[in-house]
Amino acid sequence: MLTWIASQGGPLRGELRVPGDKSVSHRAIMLASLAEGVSRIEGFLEGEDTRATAAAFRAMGVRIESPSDGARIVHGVGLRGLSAPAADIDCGNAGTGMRLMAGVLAGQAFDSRLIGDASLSRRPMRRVTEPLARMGAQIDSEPGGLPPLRIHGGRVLRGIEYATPVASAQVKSAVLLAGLYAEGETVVREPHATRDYTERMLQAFGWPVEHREGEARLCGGGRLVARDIEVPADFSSAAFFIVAASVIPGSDLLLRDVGVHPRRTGLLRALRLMGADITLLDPRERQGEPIADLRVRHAALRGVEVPEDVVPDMIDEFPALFVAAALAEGRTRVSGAAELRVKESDRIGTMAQGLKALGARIEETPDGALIEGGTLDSGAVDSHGDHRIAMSFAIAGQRARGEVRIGDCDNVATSFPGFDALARGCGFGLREAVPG
Ligand SMILES: O=C(O)C1=C[C@@H](OP(=O)(O)O)[C@@H](O)[C@H](O)C1
Ligand SMILES: C=C(OP(=O)(O)O)C(=O)O
Repeated sequence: MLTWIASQGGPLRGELRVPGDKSVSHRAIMLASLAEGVSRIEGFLEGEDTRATAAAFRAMGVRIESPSDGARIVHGVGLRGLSAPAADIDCGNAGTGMRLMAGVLAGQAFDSRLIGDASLSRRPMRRVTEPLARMGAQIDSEPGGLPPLRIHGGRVLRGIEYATPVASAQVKSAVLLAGLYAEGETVVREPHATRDYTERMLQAFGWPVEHREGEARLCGGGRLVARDIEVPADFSSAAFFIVAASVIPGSDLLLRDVGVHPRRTGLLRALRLMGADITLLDPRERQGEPIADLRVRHAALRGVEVPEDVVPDMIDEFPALFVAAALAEGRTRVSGAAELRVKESDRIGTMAQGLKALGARIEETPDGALIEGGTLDSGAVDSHGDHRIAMSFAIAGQRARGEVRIGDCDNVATSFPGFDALARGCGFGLREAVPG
């Protein structure tokens, strides 16, 4: 098992580009596979999560070539062209992969079974199986609605109007993808608008989708037409460098080509409330996607009440924000974020445990935490197999008085292969512990 040792490095300097967006990469493989014709994907995330999705579609008969790092050529088979996989489909660590694929597979003529690793096997799936069942799908899960999911093929699906109880792009996307195979119209309404990559990518592949903040609708019975996709750099990966440069004195870092979709960039709002110095340079659009270069300079941060309405827009960024809060002046309150408890780990619990081990004052609440800013000591923490927890404690180590030993870091490769090298390259003190 990989252990990292993080300790104070220099100020963060220079410029870098983080790998491709995970959400966009999953969807690009799925829609290109279901499209008619050949699609080329550039900037594909070479992470374990998104590679698992590509492997799943290969196992269902889609030819996917990897001519070079970050490139995929997908020979789409059309909406009805997938074939039955010979074995279980392993989604690895990816909630996005499993939930979106459940929507696609609910509409197939064949049976399938979705499995995942230990972390994914603890994550709630009823949020997708329940609306899919209302559409006519038959999906068996383990007690508590947990994976594996056995999806029965050959069901006739009908469109539904569905109001999602949680603000979740994964739930919305699963229902919309099943809606491609359904009779009539499928409508999804959300309590708070979430990332709309599925809606916009469907449109880009030629499927009519009506959508606005908080609502999406489409009709079944169309076709997807191949197209090329350029994947922007992942804001959620950039987030670790944004927080790190903000908290490390003397830092001045440029992050290139970052996707700055407003439903992803809640962290910028929260950090700016805390006093961060972040500038969006050369904001532009690439294939309809807003991107920018981000210049981040160190600033003295102060504690804030994180507005609840920003929570869905920074749902994956809380572990990093907790570190910023632990190093800020004054108290930070996070609330309305109970969803964090059902991610790759219970991200409120694992962050509280780790920050306490470094001497921080943090109190958990059912839906968030109260974090008293101050200093961090050396200590040993565990990522609980959660990539975002591991990378967040790598930031903590840059300001700790001594070394922070982070256990169980292999999982970083699910979303951010090469994080450690990129981090060292711009000034992080970070190395692998010698086993034994
Ligand atoms: O749709 C997506 O690609 C994602 C949606 C979010 O999950 P929820 O929809 O469950 O909040 C996010 O946490 C995940 O990393 C990726
Ligand atoms: C929650 C995450 O991803 P997923 O749900 O796809 O496992 C994440 O990457 O932080």
